Amino acid sequence: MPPGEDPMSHKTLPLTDHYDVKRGEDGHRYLRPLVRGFNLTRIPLLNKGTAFTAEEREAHGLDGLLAPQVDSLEVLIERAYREFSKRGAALEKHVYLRNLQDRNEVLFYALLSHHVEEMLPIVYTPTVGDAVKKFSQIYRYPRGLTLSTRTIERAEQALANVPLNDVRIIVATDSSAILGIGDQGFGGMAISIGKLSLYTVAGGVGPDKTLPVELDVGTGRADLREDPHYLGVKHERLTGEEYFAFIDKFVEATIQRYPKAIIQWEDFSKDAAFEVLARYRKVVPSFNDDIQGTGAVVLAGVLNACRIKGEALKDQVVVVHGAGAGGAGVAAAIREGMHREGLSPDEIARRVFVLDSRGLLTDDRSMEAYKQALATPRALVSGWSGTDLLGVVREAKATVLLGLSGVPGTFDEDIVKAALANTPRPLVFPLSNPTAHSEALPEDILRWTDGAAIVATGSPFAPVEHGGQTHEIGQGNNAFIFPGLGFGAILARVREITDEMVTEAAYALADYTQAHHPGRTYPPVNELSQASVQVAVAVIKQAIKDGVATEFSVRRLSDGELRAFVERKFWEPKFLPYHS
Ligand SMILES: NC(=O)c1ccc[n+]([C@@H]2O[C@H](COP(=O)([O-])OP(=O)(O)OC[C@H]3O[C@@H](n4cnc5c(N)ncnc54)[C@H](O)[C@@H]3O)[C@@H](O)[C@H]2O)c1
Ligand SMILES: O=C(O)C[C@H](O)C(=O)O
Ligand SMILES: [Mn+2]
Repeated sequence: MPPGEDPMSHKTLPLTDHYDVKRGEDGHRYLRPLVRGFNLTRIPLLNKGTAFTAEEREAHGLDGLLAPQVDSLEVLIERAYREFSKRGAALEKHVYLRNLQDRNEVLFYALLSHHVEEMLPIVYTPTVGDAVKKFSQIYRYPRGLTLSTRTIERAEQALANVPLNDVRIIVATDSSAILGIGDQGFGGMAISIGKLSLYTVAGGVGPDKTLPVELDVGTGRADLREDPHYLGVKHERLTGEEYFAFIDKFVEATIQRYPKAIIQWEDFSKDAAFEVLARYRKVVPSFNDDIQGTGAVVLAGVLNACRIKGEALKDQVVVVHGAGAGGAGVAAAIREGMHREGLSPDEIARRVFVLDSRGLLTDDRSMEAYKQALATPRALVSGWSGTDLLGVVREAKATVLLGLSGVPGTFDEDIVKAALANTPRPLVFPLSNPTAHSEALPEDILRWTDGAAIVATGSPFAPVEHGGQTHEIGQGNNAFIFPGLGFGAILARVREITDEMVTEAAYALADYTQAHHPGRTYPPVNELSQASVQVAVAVIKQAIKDGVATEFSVRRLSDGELRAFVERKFWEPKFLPYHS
């Protein structure tokens, strides 16, 4: 039977429609291509460019098609880096890298892993925000799966058309709340692609096991619908039953085609995020990155900052500004952290305050269901002078400010100085992305507090010099959680991703940072993959404890063996030799 013909007999299918990976008698892994000649140069996961060896060129119909020189991967990396460096604007660099990814995927990942610190802000936040906005203009080749109202009725066929046969991780967005830039229609595909690049470079998942998905249910943006160059479907967003019928079809078809896959829900607006997570998390192993990944990464950073201050989390008074997917996830994670340090629900209520665009969430206000659990009892604030941000920081004696509002500049001088009045070293984390949406600039925060604040941001910022000291700015971005969380979940073949697995990911990240960079809130981003390995190990251990790990072999492993197992499974960007 030709490859890909029988969707039911999963094990008999090759890894992709274009190649399989086999282990030779010598124990090494080989690529077994299923296409020949020119086609080999057109499939990004197969193409080696001028690194095809003389033997491969002869055996696979490439003689006469390639430049005579046979290069090593290292030379290709140098050449690509030189080209990358010639590009000026960040978006141009992004387009260069995306084109490289669509031309030669191993080279793309090899280049990226050599230059993580420089290139992460290009393939991911903040530049990915521009790529989302301009997606219709920079669109070149298809990548991943697009389901729209035009194709959703044929979702199974659409999935059958994807040339990958063993997808393990899917990042799916409906583009309703991309970063802090809102509804972006079809453009949100760029986020799914960017997140999955991190899964490979930082989370060890082979690119042939990743699938970006755009769920194009329409857009609420009239300007996009009226733009002749906009590539998405041009109607209002589906809502209510129609919306969920669409997502149901996606989930059902995905489970059929990829029974081993995990879904990461990304950038769903608060109006759908909580419901989507609750509806599917027991149907397909899945998590919401903005709620859960963000909660975990912020908990980890706050725990580390407390250690730096020589205090405990339970001593802090935390204000979460923004009550969407991110803010709600962060508030829940901080509460869980305080609970673990022994505080009662009543004590926690006096220490965690959440605000949305109308001010403090109090239990006498009418609000969305998910916000009710985060609301402060009205009686607790009855004597307060105000319940806007400044009022809450002053009256609650806030020591920690966490910004997840998407509104730039909301942590102004008055607010930050009000926090400084409550504690010698306030934690000020403007976490909104991309850069232009940050609640404050690190240099301003450090100036206003004369270097006393402990600062971390969602987007990358350069170190700040203040008072003869260099302050590294930790990047409190869920990129430190989701690759390890997903990788661990894949390796343990989990039935479900539990809240405890996510919380353990947070503590693992905090421990990693504490062990390797005791003075920092987060590790430097060039250690993303090492941190992710530690996160993955903790996630697998918790999955076993929770009884959701179906991969039997991991249950027998000691901590050291588990770590070695995770490291062994970590995909590395190398050209595998071809085998006929
Ligand atoms: N650093 C990270 O890892 C990370 C992760 C997730 C989200 N975020 C950032 O958080 C921001 C919000 O994202 P989301 O996914 O929660 O979006 P969302 O659409 O679910 O929620 C946005 C929320 O912001 C709040 N808000 C809006 N205007 C406000 C105002 N003037 N004052 C106070 N609150 C206001 C509202 O409560 C709203 O619910 C974005 O900028 C996003 O980039 C950062
Ligand atoms: O994408 C990011 O950089 C983090 C986060 O998921 C966000 O939505 O801002
Ligand atoms: Mn997000």
